[in-house]
Amino acid sequence: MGIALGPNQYGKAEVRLVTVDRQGPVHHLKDVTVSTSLRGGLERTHLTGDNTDVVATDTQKNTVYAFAADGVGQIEDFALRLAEHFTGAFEHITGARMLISEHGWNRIDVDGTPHEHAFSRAGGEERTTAVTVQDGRAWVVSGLTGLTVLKSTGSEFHGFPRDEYTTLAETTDRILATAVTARWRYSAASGIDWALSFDEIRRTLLEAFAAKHSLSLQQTLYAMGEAVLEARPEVAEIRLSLPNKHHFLVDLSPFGLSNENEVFHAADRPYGLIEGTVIRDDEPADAAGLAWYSLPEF
Ligand SMILES: O=c1[nH]c(=O)c2[nH]c(=O)[nH]c2[nH]1
Repeated sequence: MGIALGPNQYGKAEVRLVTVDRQGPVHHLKDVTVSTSLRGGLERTHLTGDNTDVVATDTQKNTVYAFAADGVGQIEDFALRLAEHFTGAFEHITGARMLISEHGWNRIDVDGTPHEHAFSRAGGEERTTAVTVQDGRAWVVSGLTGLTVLKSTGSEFHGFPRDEYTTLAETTDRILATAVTARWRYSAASGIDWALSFDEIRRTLLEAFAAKHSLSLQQTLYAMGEAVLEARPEVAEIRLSLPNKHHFLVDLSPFGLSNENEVFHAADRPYGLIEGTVIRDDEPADAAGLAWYSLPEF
């Protein structure tokens, strides 16, 4: 029986990078976390310890910082620059995956005026991208996480099967809340205004969530994905992961009080987790080259 080295990749995970653009009195912050991962002819180091082909992860980290000296710009552009550098500069490196999360910051208002160099972290939300370059092709999968939204009405849930384990009451008026994770695959890796596309997709997701009278979070998920594909031709496919952040009506009757859908217990766990893909029917479910790096399945 033979033993062989299978697929492998390596890189520096979670390089924390902050840049300050201080060209004028108004500073601009960029705060990202970059994970690099390289693939290629790396048999020698695994099998014999010969590191001739190993671009050290320390070098990868340094490259991230060095490239940032020119500005990070859009995270898709930064990731493409890095991925193309690693695959172009080193003969044995044939594939590169760059994962970047961007951490948002808001200017602090002082007496109603945005401060020139003081910021507060935007709550929990991150913009992401995963860029894959392989065999001369590039794929861009961008997204967001932690976009927390809530509807205080306009949500129902009923008609589900009941068995001996079912206790959930049917409802025609409940709170619907979720923290959106979305990943969308672009149909091209160039010629796209990444910032505009992101802003419009985010706005579309929010509007669809708000507008949809929901009979289930699953229905809302589909409506959000459908709205993005209708509005944004550059998006081939979108995957959504929506935790159902349950808000349970508190029984106030022991205290002699009624509760007219006003007082809820916001439970953190367990939570329903609703996940799904919305895709154009003329798109392959997954481009072949993405097999290694494939779109997160949630
Ligand atoms: O929108 C919902 N979808 C479900 O599948 C589900 N299951 C559940 O208990 N509550 C809900 N809500």
